Amino acid sequence: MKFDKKTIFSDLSFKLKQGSMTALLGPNGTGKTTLINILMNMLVPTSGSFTFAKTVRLGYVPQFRNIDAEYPLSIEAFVGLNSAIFKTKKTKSAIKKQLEETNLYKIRHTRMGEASGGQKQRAYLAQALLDNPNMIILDEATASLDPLAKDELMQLIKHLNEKHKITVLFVTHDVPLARKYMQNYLYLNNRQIEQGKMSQFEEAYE
Ligand SMILES: Nc1ncnc2c1ncn2[C@@H]1O[C@H](COP(=O)(O)OP(=O)(O)OP(=O)(O)O)[C@@H](O)[C@H]1O
Repeated sequence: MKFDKKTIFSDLSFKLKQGSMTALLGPNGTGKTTLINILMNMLVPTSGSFTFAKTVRLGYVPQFRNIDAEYPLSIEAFVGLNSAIFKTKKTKSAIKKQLEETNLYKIRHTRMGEASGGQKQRAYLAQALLDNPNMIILDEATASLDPLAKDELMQLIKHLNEKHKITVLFVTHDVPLARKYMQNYLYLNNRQIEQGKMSQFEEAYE
């Protein structure tokens, strides 16, 4: 990938297995978000290509921080934001299921602006899950959370992987957290990518 004449990365080659949990690690500015944007078809790479198996249904979970205190929608309305305005019974029950799954059902009427960071982040996750993905990409989803909220989110992601076989690609700077919850890593540095088992990840940038 190049921006003007600046090469962000080149000759990247990797495979993600169905049902795997992978941390995408790397120092600031090495192109993690750029790579995710390419995978999400939001950016066209300068050269090269990639494919997802035909069965892959991709979901994306952004960071919660762009929700400010004035944000008017309830958690429930936010989760259903991408579905039709007049909700069918089926959609309503799917929203309820995801609110329960993400431990938000009891506080579904809380305004998003008033929700905690962890709750907002889980609402983003519930919103992505509503489309029934079998792979999710999370972009620094734990970055602004306190340790408890981080663990709660990670437990949930682990559960989604174990129970629903959802493939996970998790962008993070938090190596200890990745060690605790992810099986594999992709490490983007010096324009190259390295892939391996999380338990064997050793890098100076920690
Ligand atoms: N649209 C763009 N035009 C020009 N340069 C860009 C564009 N998008 C990103 N870049 C540059 O590409 C490089 C990689 O940025 P990117 O945001 O992908 O890194 P990152 O690894 O996600 O960083 P961080 O960990 O800080 O989030 C940076 O030098 C950035 O300035």
